[in-house]
Amino acid sequence: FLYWQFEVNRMNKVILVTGANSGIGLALCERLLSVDTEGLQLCLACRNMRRAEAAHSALLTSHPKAQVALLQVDTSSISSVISAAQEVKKRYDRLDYLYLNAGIMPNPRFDVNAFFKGLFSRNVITMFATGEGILTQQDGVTPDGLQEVFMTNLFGHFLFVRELEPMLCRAGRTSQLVWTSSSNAHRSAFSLEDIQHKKGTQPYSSSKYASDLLSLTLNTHYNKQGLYSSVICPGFVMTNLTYNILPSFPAFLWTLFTPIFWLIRMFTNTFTLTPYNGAEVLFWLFKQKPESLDPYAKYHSLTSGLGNNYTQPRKMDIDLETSESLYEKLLQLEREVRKKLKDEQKESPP
Ligand SMILES: NC(=O)C1=CN([C@@H]2O[C@H](COP(=O)(O)OP(=O)(O)OC[C@H]3O[C@@H](n4cnc5c(N)ncnc54)[C@H](OP(=O)(O)O)[C@@H]3O)[C@@H](O)[C@H]2O)C=CC1
Ligand SMILES: CC(C)CCC[C@@H](C)[C@H]1CC[C@H]2C3=C(CC[C@]12C)[C@@]1(C)CCC(=O)[C@@H](C)[C@@H]1CC3
Repeated sequence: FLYWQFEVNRMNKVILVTGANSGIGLALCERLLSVDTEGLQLCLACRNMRRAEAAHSALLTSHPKAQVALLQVDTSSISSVISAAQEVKKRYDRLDYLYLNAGIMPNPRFDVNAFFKGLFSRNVITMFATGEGILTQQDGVTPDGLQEVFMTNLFGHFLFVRELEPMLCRAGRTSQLVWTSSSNAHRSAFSLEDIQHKKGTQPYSSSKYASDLLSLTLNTHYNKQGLYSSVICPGFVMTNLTYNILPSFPAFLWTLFTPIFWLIRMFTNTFTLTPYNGAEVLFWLFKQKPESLDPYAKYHSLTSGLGNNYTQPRKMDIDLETSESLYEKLLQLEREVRKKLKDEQKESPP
């Protein structure tokens, strides 16, 4: 029996989700377990372990036979990402899906004037679909000396992928990376001269645009080794991230706006609103053959006016040359941070 159990575990697909303790990440886990309770090994990679344990027990309450494990990772910390990856290598002998979902939008500033101007302009639908022109953020610097949004949303995940490369690139098997990007990702917010977005006021948009570029270049470098990457947008979803946009509005006030949001949904299907709907595309990608996906497309979760969920690919405003240049810069930064880490370890060995 033990041998059989061991064989089953070895065969079961391993799915790791970052930022799985709440919102869209947690909804994805719930949806995956609803279709296959015993055949998957889920790993919830979370920063806040108290919330992670609550998520873990919620999942096990609805799916008592599920195999759900927790992993501590703070994607804004280089050492945390590296030790988390080492732990993954110790625990599993395969990694089939890596959902790079953790993300932040710190200290958002909602421009009320721009919002009301936008309401009466012809760009109103775009404004509601992308949040473009009405949101800025104030970024911070991590103890490693990197920009916080860049590190959390992009570079921490990049290092994680690089560390897990041997597990993800296996002969005769495919693995999938899925980046939770956003329709807020915009070329104008990103600069190759300032990939961390030290100077601007739209670090969120910049980091998400960078993930769109990075996904493309990862496909060109890794497809031959069986690793595929895609980017998604979950639509506008009411989660902790969005509640934080209007901090003076408690969560219940947002829910009072739900009828208005349903009305807006008649005009833009990007108002998915619930984490369950937002996770639609993440769940859909799980069922696709990675070879059939378009590396230039962002896959969107959409909800129709009548409340039906579906997935749609939309071409991204990206080009291979810029994505290759970003990749080179990320590799260079990776070399620098690894060297710094080594030097620090030499100075004070563990
Ligand atoms: N909500 C929306 O409308 C949209 C969201 N997105 C993206 O969806 C993703 C999920 O966000 P959403 O579910 O909305 O919001 P939540 O705030 O509910 O989820 C964010 C998750 O990321 C985790 N996280 C944040 N910082 C770190 C870190 N340093 N290390 C590890 N985990 C971290 C949070 O964990 P912790 O509990 O530790 O804070 C949490 O689990 C994000 O990437 C976001 O940008 C994209 C488009 C629209
Ligand atoms: C309370 C009011 C009646 C209306 C609130 C308006 C705005 C706060 C929202 C309208 C469109 C929203 C939106 C986002 C945040 C909140 C809004 C600006 C995002 C920028 C959140 C993060 C993302 O990644 C985008 C895809 C969202 C796009 C829409």
